[in-house]
Amino acid sequence: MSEEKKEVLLEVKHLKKYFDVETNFFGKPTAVLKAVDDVSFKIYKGEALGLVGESGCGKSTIGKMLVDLYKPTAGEILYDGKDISKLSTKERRKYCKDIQLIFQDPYASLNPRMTVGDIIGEPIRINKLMPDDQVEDRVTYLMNCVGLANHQRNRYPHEFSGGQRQRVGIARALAVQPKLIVCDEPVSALDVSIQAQVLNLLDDLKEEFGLTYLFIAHGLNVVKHISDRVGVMYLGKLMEVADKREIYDNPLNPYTQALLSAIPSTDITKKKERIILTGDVPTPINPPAGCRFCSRCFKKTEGCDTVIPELKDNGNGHMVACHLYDK
Ligand SMILES: Nc1ncnc2c1ncn2[C@@H]1O[C@H](COP(=O)(O)OP(=O)(O)OP(=O)(O)O)[C@@H](O)[C@H]1O
Repeated sequence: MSEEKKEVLLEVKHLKKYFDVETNFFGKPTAVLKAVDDVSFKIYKGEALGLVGESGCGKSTIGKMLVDLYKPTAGEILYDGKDISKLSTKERRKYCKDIQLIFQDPYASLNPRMTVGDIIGEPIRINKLMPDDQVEDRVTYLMNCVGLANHQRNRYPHEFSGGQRQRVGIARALAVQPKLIVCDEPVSALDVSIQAQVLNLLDDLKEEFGLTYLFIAHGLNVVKHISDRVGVMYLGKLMEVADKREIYDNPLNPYTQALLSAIPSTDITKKKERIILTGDVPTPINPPAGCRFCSRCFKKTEGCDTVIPELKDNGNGHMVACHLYDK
């Protein structure tokens, strides 16, 4: 599908989230943590956009702004073309129903005093999506969709395994018939063997319910199967966004190249060179000038440590922020 034919569901423009982490006696900020710093991207209807990057680079903060848990410091989030900060109360209610979040820790996100049947049915009742006497049947249907048996509905979250709890969280998100689901590291707390099952389930549900995903993860290996496009973040900034095949076969940004080199290969005939990044990730509190990755970059070029590179289209919608591709 060409870029023009794809329908934009959600667009983020110059999004920023700064936290005042230190204030002086007069309440004036003396240290600002730039968790998300001027990030722009689009999410198209029916796609899964993977968002990856090291811990603390701002992935979850973006997710939280999308589901309205954090107010942006600056920038816009456009849903169906409308700025969400300007929605009426009725429109906001619809937005909050349309955009759901699946959490990293399936245990902490489920009320331990409620049965899973009630946990899944509650958002249907609160949003008055159907008459009360039909809710039980809908819960049965949703439990079935995520691979849980109906007889488990009267059990409590602690009676389930991690993978099953994540299935409950997924059913709860599906209960309100969302359009977009922000999956915030939904498998990182699970055993490797269970991770694949949950990823496959999410993939199947995407097709079945016509869902769109923003899929947040640490590493490129987790999002490889599920994503249509991938965005790579470093220290609050997007470094590269492209179709999955472009990212994995033709990574442009040295940071993406380093992340890819860290994925173990199953092909013993191919010798893979591991790129070891030197130095620590700089602090997002008053971060360094320039491209931010420059202090660790093995292809550092002129202007890297003074000028912030813009995210530019390098052809075919392959966006990259790097001085190596400045034209
Ligand atoms: N409420 C907050 N107050 C102050 N700082 C915050 C707050 N929330 C997040 N941060 C900081 O913002 C930065 C980005 O955090 P965020 O959780 O978005 O990163 P992440 O990429 O999702 O990391 P992880 O993969 O470890 O979850 C971090 O330095 C974090 O400490």
